[in-house]
Amino acid sequence: MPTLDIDRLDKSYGEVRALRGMTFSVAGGEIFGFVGSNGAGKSTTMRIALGVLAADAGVVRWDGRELDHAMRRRIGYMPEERGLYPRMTVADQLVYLARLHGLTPAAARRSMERWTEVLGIAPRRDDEVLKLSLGNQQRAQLAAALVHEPEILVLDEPFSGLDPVAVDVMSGVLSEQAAAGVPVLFSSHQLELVERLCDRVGIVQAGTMVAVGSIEELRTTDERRWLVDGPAGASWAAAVPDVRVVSAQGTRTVVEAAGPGPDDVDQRVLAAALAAGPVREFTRQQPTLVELYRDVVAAPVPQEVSA
Ligand SMILES: Nc1ncnc2c1ncn2[C@@H]1O[C@H](COP(=O)(O)OP(=O)(O)OP(=O)(O)O)[C@@H](O)[C@H]1O
Repeated sequence: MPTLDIDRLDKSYGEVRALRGMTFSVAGGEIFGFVGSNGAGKSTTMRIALGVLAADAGVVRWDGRELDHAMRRRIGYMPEERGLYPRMTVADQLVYLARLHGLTPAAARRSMERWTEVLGIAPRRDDEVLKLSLGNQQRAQLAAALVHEPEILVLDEPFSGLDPVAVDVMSGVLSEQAAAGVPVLFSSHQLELVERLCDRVGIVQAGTMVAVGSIEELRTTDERRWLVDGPAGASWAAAVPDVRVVSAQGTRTVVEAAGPGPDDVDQRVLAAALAAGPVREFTRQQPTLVELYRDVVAAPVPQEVSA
C-alpha cells in the first residue's frame, strides 16, 4: 500500500514555532487519528500536506514521491475553517468542485448525487449552504472533500459539532474509504471516537509527535490493573505481594501490579479475593485513550533541539 509520509516538517509563524520536526506516516487503508491540545500544530500540518501552506523545512511524500501540485489535487481536504460558498446551493457547489478537479459534467453530477445520498443531505441539494444546520453544513463539507473521488483524505476536525447519528454516518464513510485503500488522516478532540475508529493514533504536543501507534501499542506499559467485584473493602488485596490498591468503592476494588513482576500476579489477586468471599467479576483494565493522552501531555514538553 502507498504511504503518506510527513517527514520532519518545521513551520514558524513569526515568533511562534508551530511545528518542530513533525514526522509520521499514514498507510493506504489506514485511519489515523491526529490528537493534541489546542495550538499543538495539527491544522498547520494538514495545511502543509495539502499545499495551502508552505513548510519552512521538511517534505510530504505520497508513495515515496514528494507531493506536487498535480498530486495534491487528488487529496480530499476538509479545512478547519470550512470553505463552502454560503450563497451557492449544495448541488451547484459540489458539481463545481468536482469539475474543478477534472470530472466530466456527467460524472460530477453523478458523484454529487451519490455523496449527498450517502451523507443524508440529498433533500437539501437545492438549498444554499448558509441555510443548512451546522451539522448538515459539515456533511456538505465532507461531500466536498469526497466528490472528486480522492486518493487521500485529510480532514480537520470532521466530527466537531455533529449529532450522534451524523457521527455514525461520518464514521461509516471514513471506514469505507479506508477499506477501499484510501489513507484517512483526521484530527479530533473526541478521544473516545478516535479510540473506536482509528487504526493508529498520533499524539502531538508543541509541534512534535510525542506518541504514535495503535491503541494497543500505546497501551503497552508495565502497569497491569484488574477490577475485582467481590469482597467489600480492600483489606483482602492489601495482603497480596507486588500489588497496590488503586481504588476501592463498596465491592469494587481496582488493584495494580507495578513493574513487570511475576506472571501469576493475576492468579494471586483472584485467589486472595476468593479466599475472602465470592467474586462476581474479575477483569483486566486497560487504560483508555483519554488516560493515555493525559499521561502523555502531562509529561514535560520535548525540548527544542538547537541547530
Ligand atoms: N495564521 C497564523 N498566524 C500566526 N500563528 C498561527 C497561525 N496559524 C496557527 N498559528 C499558531 O500556530 C500554532 C499551531 O496552530 P494549529 O492551528 O496548527 O494548532 P491545532 O493543533 O490545529 O490547534 P486546534 O486544536 O486548536 O485546532 C499555534 O500556536 C497557533 O496559534
